[in-house]
Amino acid sequence: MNASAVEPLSGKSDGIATQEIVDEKSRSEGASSATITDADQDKSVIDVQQIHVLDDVDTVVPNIADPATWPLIRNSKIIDHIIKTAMGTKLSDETSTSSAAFAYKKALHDLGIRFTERLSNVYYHFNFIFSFSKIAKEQKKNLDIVHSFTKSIISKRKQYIEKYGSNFNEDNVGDNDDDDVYFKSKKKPAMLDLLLSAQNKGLIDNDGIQEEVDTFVFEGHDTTAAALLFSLLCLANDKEIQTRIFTELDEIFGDSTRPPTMNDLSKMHYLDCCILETLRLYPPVHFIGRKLGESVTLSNYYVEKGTNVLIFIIDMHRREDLFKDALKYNPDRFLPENSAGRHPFAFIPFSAGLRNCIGQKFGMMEMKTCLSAILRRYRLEPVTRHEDVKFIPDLVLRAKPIYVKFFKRDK
Ligand code: HEM
Repeated sequence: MNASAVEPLSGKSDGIATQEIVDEKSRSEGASSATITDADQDKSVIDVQQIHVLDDVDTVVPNIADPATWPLIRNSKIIDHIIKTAMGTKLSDETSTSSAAFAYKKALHDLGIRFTERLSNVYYHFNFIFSFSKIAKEQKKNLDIVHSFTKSIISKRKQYIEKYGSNFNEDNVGDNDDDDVYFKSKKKPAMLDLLLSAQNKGLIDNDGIQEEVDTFVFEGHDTTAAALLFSLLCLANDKEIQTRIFTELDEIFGDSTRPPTMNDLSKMHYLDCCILETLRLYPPVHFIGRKLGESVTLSNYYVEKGTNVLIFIIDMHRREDLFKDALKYNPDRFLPENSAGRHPFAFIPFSAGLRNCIGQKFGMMEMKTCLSAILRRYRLEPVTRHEDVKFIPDLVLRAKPIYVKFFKRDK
């Protein structure tokens, strides 16, 4: 693990406007390993899973004939967002396939796959038997990679604070939606600063901080990246819906290529509906588990206190009795007039109750930022259709390659 893979941010956050041009020619796992067959005939086709998020769509004009120049949507970019904003730390070599972020991503991916393998083998539910398995060895190796990545984030931020002091002070805490504060003053403390400050007061120990950082970095990137991927699929497959988004974005930005402000994001009402509808059909966290704190009766079943139950969000979101024409992608469902009367727990992509998603608002902002950046410049056309999507068992919803065509928009 290369500890120098992460660098503290010098209080400067480029926040939601973070997009950079990267020539992926030599280092993209995507372009070089994309298994494009039929679709390969048309070089504007991009496998949106091989791409990650969002190298500068402003200026990148990919040479359509050369896949190596396609604008890659880098998943590690999404990690970069969460590490910058929540941890106040910057990945210095996040675009390299040999980077710590890449190793982290791969380890997480393997952990997810192995976890579902363990889940589906009843013998492996017993820790003792599992501990002798090959999967257990791999799990340990991957957990070490994941932990050393997040450890290095924490230690870099500590070093930075020792050297330059913290951005943290009580006055900076709290909600402040003012764009100026977010973009210009750079005074907002990172979440990690709050944790480190709590540690100084004896409120949390090292392990506690490590757990929080692990959860945030994991929950804060893979979910959003999956949601973006499926959003591109849904939008590519619906020309009319794209046109409505174009109208909304053009009203907000006109011909300007400026980055979005918080205020702009709050005006993207229809894009909001489109993202919610994607999260309904393709919830990145497609199931959650709970241990029952008390006995309950579910339909005709009596379930004992202490039982572990799984809630399959994806199945619930596709129930015809809850959503008419459930398999149809229809963002209008989420217009206020159509949402009235819906059961509060019929739609739970961010879970519900005490342990629901703490990063929901951040995630929605991030997705609107990325999707609006794409759709201000590109029109999408489908290659993969909804009915072609083949899911892969994992903790986060994943699928076999999904291809989308990108065309420069003429306004
Ligand atoms: C599309 C994006 C996202 C989706 C669909 C999503 C979904 C979820 C879900 C379903 C849970 C609850 C898991 C459970 O009940 O067992 C959860 C928890 C959590 N999420 Fe998200 N999430 C997203 C983005 C984010 C982001 C961007 C962050 C960080 C900024 C984040 C941080 C967390 C954390 C820390 C938890 C654990 C909360 C707790 O256990 O108390 N999530 N997320």
